[in-house]
Amino acid sequence: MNPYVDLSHLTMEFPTPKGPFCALDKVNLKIQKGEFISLIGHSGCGKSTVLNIIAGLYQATKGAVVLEGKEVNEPGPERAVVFQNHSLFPWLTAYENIEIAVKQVFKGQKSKAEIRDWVMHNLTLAHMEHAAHKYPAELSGGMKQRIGIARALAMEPKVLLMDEPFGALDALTRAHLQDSLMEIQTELNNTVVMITHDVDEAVLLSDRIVMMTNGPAATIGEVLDIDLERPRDRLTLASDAHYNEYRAAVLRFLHQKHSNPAQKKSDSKPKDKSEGSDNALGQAA
Ligand SMILES: Nc1ncnc2c1ncn2[C@@H]1O[C@H](COP(=O)(O)OP(=O)(O)OP(=O)(O)O)[C@@H](O)[C@H]1O
Repeated sequence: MNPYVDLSHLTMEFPTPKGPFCALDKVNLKIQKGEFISLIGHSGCGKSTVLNIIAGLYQATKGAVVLEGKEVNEPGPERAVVFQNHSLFPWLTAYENIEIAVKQVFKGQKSKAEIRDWVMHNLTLAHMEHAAHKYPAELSGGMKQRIGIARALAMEPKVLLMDEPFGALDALTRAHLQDSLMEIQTELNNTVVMITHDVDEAVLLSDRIVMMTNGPAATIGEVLDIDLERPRDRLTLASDAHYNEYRAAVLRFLHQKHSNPAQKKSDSKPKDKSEGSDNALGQAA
C-alpha cells in the first residue's frame, strides 16, 4: 500500500558561521492515512526540523516529503500546524480566529451560513462553544490551545502537525486536552504527527512512536507500534501491563540507548529539584 505521507531520506543542513550543521541525516518514515504518530527524542535532536519540513516551512537539503503522491515544497492549508503557544490573533475573538482560517481555506465554497455552522461545529468539537465571543486575553492557556486545535481542525487538513501542543499546560489541563484530542480523533480519524516530550502522552495517544537519536545528524532510532485498543482510558491503562511495557520501551530508548547528551555533560554538577522525573524528558536541556 502506498503511504499517505512519505518522508524519504530527509537530510537537513543548516548554514552556520562555522559551516554547515547537519541536523538530520536520512530520515525515512512512511505514514498511513489516519495514523497518529508521535515524535519523541531529546531536546535539540531535530523533531521540530522534521515537522517544519513536513509543514513546508523548511526545505530539506536532500530527500523529500510526499503527501498523497505530491511533493511538499511550501506551506499549505492541507497541513495545519498547532504550536505550543497557540498563535491566535489577539484582536480577534475565538470565533473570529477560526472564521478567518475557514474563509481562507473554503473561499467561495461555503455560504455565510455554512461558514458560521462550520466554525461553531469545530468550537463544539473542542468544547469551546461557550467562549466563542471571548478574546484570547480573556481565555486560559488550555482554552487558547483548544481554540488553536479547533482552528486547525476547521481547515480540514490532510495532516495535522502538532509541535508540543500541550507542553506549556499544567498536568490536569493537559490530561483534559489529551482526552479531547482522543475523542476528536475517534470521530475524524485525522492523520496526525505530534512532537512531545512526554512519554505517557506519546503512549496514550499514538498508533506509533517514532524515537529519534541524538544529533547532530539525528535520524530515526526505533519505531514502536502501540497496539492498545481504542478508546483508551488513562486510568485503566495505568495498570495495564502492555501500556507499561510500551512506556518502559520508550524510557529505555531515551535513557539507556540514547541518553540525553546535555544531561551527560551536567552529570558532574549537583542535581536540582526538577531532576528524577521519568515522565517528561530533559526539557530544560
Ligand atoms: N535555523 C537553524 N540554524 C542552525 N541550526 C539550527 C536551526 N534550527 C535548528 N537548528 C539546530 O538543529 C538541531 C535540531 O533542532 P530542532 O529545533 O529541530 O530540535 P528539537 O528536537 O525540536 O528540539 P526541542 O525538543 O528542544 O524543541 C539543533 O541542534 C538546533 O540547534
